[in-house]
This record gives sequence, C-alpha cells and structure tokens, in this order.
Amino acid sequence: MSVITFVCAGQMNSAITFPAFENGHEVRLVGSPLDRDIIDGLKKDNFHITLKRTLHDGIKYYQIEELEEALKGADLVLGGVSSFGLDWFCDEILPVLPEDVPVLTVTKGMVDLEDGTLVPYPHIFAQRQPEGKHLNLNAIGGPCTSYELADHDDSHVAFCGKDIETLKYIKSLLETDYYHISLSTDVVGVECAVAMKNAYALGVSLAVGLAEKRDGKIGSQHYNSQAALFGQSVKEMTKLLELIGGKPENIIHGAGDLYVTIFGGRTRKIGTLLGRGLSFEEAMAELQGVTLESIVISTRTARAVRKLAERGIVSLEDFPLLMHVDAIINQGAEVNIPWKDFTWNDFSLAE
Ligand SMILES: NC(=O)C1=CN([C@@H]2O[C@H](COP(=O)(O)OP(=O)(O)OC[C@H]3O[C@@H](n4cnc5c(N)ncnc54)[C@H](OP(=O)(O)O)[C@@H]3O)[C@@H](O)[C@H]2O)C=CC1
Ligand SMILES: O=C(CO)COP(=O)(O)O
Repeated sequence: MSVITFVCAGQMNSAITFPAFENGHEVRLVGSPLDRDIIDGLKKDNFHITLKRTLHDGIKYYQIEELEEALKGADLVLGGVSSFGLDWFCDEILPVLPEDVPVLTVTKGMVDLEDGTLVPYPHIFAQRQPEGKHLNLNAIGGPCTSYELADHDDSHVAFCGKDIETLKYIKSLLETDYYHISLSTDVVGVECAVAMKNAYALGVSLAVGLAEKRDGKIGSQHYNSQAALFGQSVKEMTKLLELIGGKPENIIHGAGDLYVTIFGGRTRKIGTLLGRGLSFEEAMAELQGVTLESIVISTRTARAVRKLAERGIVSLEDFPLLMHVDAIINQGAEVNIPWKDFTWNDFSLAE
C-alpha cells in the first residue's frame, strides 16, 4: 500500500481517488482554499458536491491548513488545480512539495509568451518551482471526464513526464481494469494536444447550438455540421502540434479528448449557448461558477498564432476556426462559421 496525497479537491482530482483507493492505497484529499465546502461535505458523508458522486468511505479529508500533515509519508502527489488557480499552485504549493516524491498534475493548458511560443503547464510548473528545487513533475492528458471515471467507465489516458521509471511507477499505483494508462516522454506533445482540444471543443459545439436555433428545438442535433467542425479542428490541431514540436502521434490524445469534451465536457455548454445566439457575456453569465478552461486556452492559442503570423512563421488562413472562436470570445463577433475557409484541394497526385 502506498500513500497518495491529492492537492485540490476539484472534480478531476477527486475522480482519480476512485482508482487510487480501489488499488488499496491510503488516499488523502486536500482542498484548495476555495474547496472548503467540498471538504466539509466530504467529511460529513463522503458526498462530493461538485462531482456529484459519493467517494469511497475511508478516504482522509484535509483543509488546506492541514497540507503539511497530509504530505507526510506521501509516495505520490496529485495536483488538481485548474488554470484559474495556476499562480496559487505555483506560489503556495510547489514550494512545500517534497523533492523526492513524484508529482502528477491533471491541469490542462498552455501559457503563451510574448514571441508566440506556447508553453505547456508542466514546463511552467518546472520553471516556477523555487530556485534550486527539482521536483519530479509528470502530467495526465487524454479523454477522461471526471464523473465518468468516477462511474468506472473504461477510460484511456496518457501519463507523461521525463523519467520512464517514474512513469511506470505512477502507472503501477493507479492503473485498474477500467483506468487504462499509456506512457509518454513527449510532454510537449501530449500536453499541447489535450490543451488545444478545449479551444476546438468550443468551436465544434457551436454547431450544437446552431442546430437547435435553426430547428427551434433544444436537443435537436445535426451531425454533418458537427463532423465538419470536428475534422477542421483535428486539421488545425495537427498543424499546431507540429508547430509546437510535439510528435504527430499525440493527435490521438487530442482528438479523443476533443470527442469526449464535445459530448460530455463543460466546454460544450458554452459553445452550445453561443451557437444558440447568446452573446459571449450572456453565455458566461448563464454558466457562472462552471470551470471553463476553453476560454483561457482559445485566447492564448489565438494570441500566439497571431504573433507567429506577424513573424511570418504561420499563416492565419490555416486556422480559420480558431480565429473565429477567438473573435467570438474577445472581439464580440457573432457566430458565423467560416465554412468556405475550410475547403481545400489536394492536386498533388495530378498527372
Ligand atoms: N473535469 C474533468 O472532466 C477533467 C478535468 N481536467 C483538467 O483538470 C483540471 C481541473 O479540472 P476540474 O477538477 O474539473 O476543475 P474544478 O474546478 O472542479 O477544480 C479545480 C481546482 O482548482 C481550484 N482553484 C480554482 N481556482 C483557484 C484559485 N484561484 N486559487 C486556488 N485554487 C483554485 C479549485 O477550487 P474550487 O473548486 O473551489 O474552485 C479546485 O480545487 C483542469 O485543468 C481540467 O482541464 C482534465 C480531465 C478531465
Ligand atoms: O478535459 C475534459 C475531458 O477529458 C473535460 O473538459 P471540460 O473542462 O470541458 O469539462
């Protein structure tokens, strides 16, 4: 039996307590300063108020002030912060994590630099750890919604990090007959692929709302338009992946993650509302309190691509969907899918 300490009691970290606990480990779940109600509720009856699932009886719960105690003797630390708490995690948590214990983070995203470079979160964590500290940082990517993992639906994710032995060790702690884990040392590839899908999931789900608006019926679906946007998303994501320097094979994690997010993610909600005709502000107001990382990553990726276009490294014409999503979010544009910009010809084999 090992000791696994989860820092942040958000939906995803809490869902991973299922495979961890079922593998016989001691599971300690520590709330962020914003998770007080979640931890109070769990202490009462194991019911998680945002995941809306009952966690295993026997998990130990801690408020943030008890972090030091929760870290004592830990063999693995899971980091479950979202993009919105990234600074808090870097400033308050990284400094107190023991150097000899591997860390596995669930946070999906990238930061864009002035020159248009996109940096995945695991690299940001590495850069922002205290000087001279060398945490063993690893991350999870791939399609896996929290509540379906909690329900034991078969899920296939990728753990990525620099050290193969560490990755194998973490996998041995968390793999179950329903939680399937691939390993990769291509951190940039895995993390960029799954971060980008959040921007594109918003783009595809615009079609969900557009269909409802056209038919005047909530729940009405048109798969041609969704599929066309899905294909365009994969095309743009593949280009971005290449640009960022990730191995092309990682598109499997990004495309799978795109699929699950369109059908079961929170991002679907914002795309659908925008497709129905709500303004960005109206849609955000309706979804107040919902974790929407798609907004952050769409804005950052579009900003990076524009910067790279200015530098002559990419052409904006290769990213019509990303540019449209960004225009809706940041420039008040109305939804008007640029269908004609998606068409392309391949005459390379012409006689
Ligand atoms: N949910 C899912 O299905 C999946 C999520 N992920 C990724 O996992 C990460 C976490 O997502 P998820 O667990 O769903 O999100 P949640 O919003 O449920 O949890 C996020 C965690 O970060 C904390 N947090 C947010 N803002 C701050 C802040 N300003 N300061 C301190 N802590 C903060 C939250 O506290 P509080 O809850 O109080 O806001 C919570 O502990 C994301 O990057 C997401 O993309 C990956 C795969 C699937
Ligand atoms: O990343 C996810 C599934 O892999 C969930 O995405 P959302 O943040 O849109 O819910």
